[in-house]
Amino acid sequence: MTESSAIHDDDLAPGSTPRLVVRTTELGREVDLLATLPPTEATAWVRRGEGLVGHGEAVRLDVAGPDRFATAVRWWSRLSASAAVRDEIGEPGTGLVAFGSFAFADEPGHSTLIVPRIVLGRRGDRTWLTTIAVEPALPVVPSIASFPTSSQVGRPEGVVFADGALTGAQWAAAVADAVRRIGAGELDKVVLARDLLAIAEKPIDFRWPLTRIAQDYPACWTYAVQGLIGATPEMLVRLENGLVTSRVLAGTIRRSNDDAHDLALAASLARSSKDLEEHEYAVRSVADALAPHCSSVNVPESPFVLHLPNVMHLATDLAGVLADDSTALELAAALHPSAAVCGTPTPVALELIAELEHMDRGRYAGPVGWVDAAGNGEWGIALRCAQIDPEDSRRLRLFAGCGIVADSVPEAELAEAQAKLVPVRDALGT
Ligand SMILES: C=C(O[C@@H]1C=C(C(=O)O)C=C[C@H]1O)C(=O)O
Repeated sequence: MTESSAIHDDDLAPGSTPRLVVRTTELGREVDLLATLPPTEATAWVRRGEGLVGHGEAVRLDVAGPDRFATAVRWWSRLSASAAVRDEIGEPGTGLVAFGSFAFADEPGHSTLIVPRIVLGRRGDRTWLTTIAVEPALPVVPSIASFPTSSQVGRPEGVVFADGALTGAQWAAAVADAVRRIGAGELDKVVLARDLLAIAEKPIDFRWPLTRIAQDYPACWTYAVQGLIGATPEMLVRLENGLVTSRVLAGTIRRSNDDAHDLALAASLARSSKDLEEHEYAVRSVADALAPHCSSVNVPESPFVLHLPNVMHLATDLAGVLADDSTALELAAALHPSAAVCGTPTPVALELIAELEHMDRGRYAGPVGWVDAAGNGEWGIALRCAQIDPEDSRRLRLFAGCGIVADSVPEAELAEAQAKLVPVRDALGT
């Protein structure tokens, strides 16, 4: 039942596309999506109880390298064209869908698109169940009563943390180096990230931190794809029936424990020229990448302040009308890497990241989300996340990064990175 056929780049000859038989039916009852997740082969994209979760794998594409997006786009278009779909709802996210998660960098990189065997979805007050079978197998008819509930999920035990590639002091020195290089005119902005290791006494059931992070960060999109779990506040791109939207974040301040003080901090963030500069680069990069695909892109004149429990961000919501036949996946490919997670100019920032971070970002800071056969979809930037070690589920890697511009202060950036690690640290129960 859970067998999946992993497909590699060289299996993409037209005749090799499997034919999928897909059926979506209305559930007509409420469903707590995350509570249905199985312990393995689970995928999720959920915000405030709405979204999609996937069980098992019908087919999967594994891909790496600079052509990862192009290969995935081709694969998805063939799979969608050949599928036999019966969909009694016909909304974004019903019918055939794939979840995906892409590597930040071209190398070494590992990216994936997964078509689950079963998808449960909720949009507004409509809920549905989609089954996906690979022909000639018969469609699976699951019983929703047999799905597990999160009460069976055990809490992580004895989690300890250790530095990843760099200690805090080494990372602050890398930030200082970046500030010097920006001062010397090599580039305008670079986003530097660091990793932290979390080691538990026993294998971690990803459903514990996932459920906790979804509860604690309701404004974020909670995701799980192949052991990468988190809750991102940043929507790289959403495409729904021709409407394109994006939420760009850049410019951050840590929250205090005092609401009145937080309001003053929010006001100072909205006036901070350093943060406004950092934000402007990120908004520009998204607006420029969307422009060729949209008839118009609406860019608000000034950002608003997004309040999260741990930090506040400068945020801009962009909107446009799709002018070509791009899918959400193609738009995500066009937008990656935005200056919110890479820098300006992009190629110089990419090189500096590779030189100064001393680590592989993996799928952190890459697009994560879903696409359907009509091209609708949502792709966030994989932030505030942890990657569970596929060989040893007691071990996780957490990531956090900060935009560095000419006025950045290394110690302040280190504190900001620590604050961005809080959601996952708390979700691990420490
Ligand atoms: C890179 C991260 O966050 C990004 C960087 C931000 C900043 O530098 O102010 C803010 C939000 C994100 O676009 C992260 O969370 O790891």
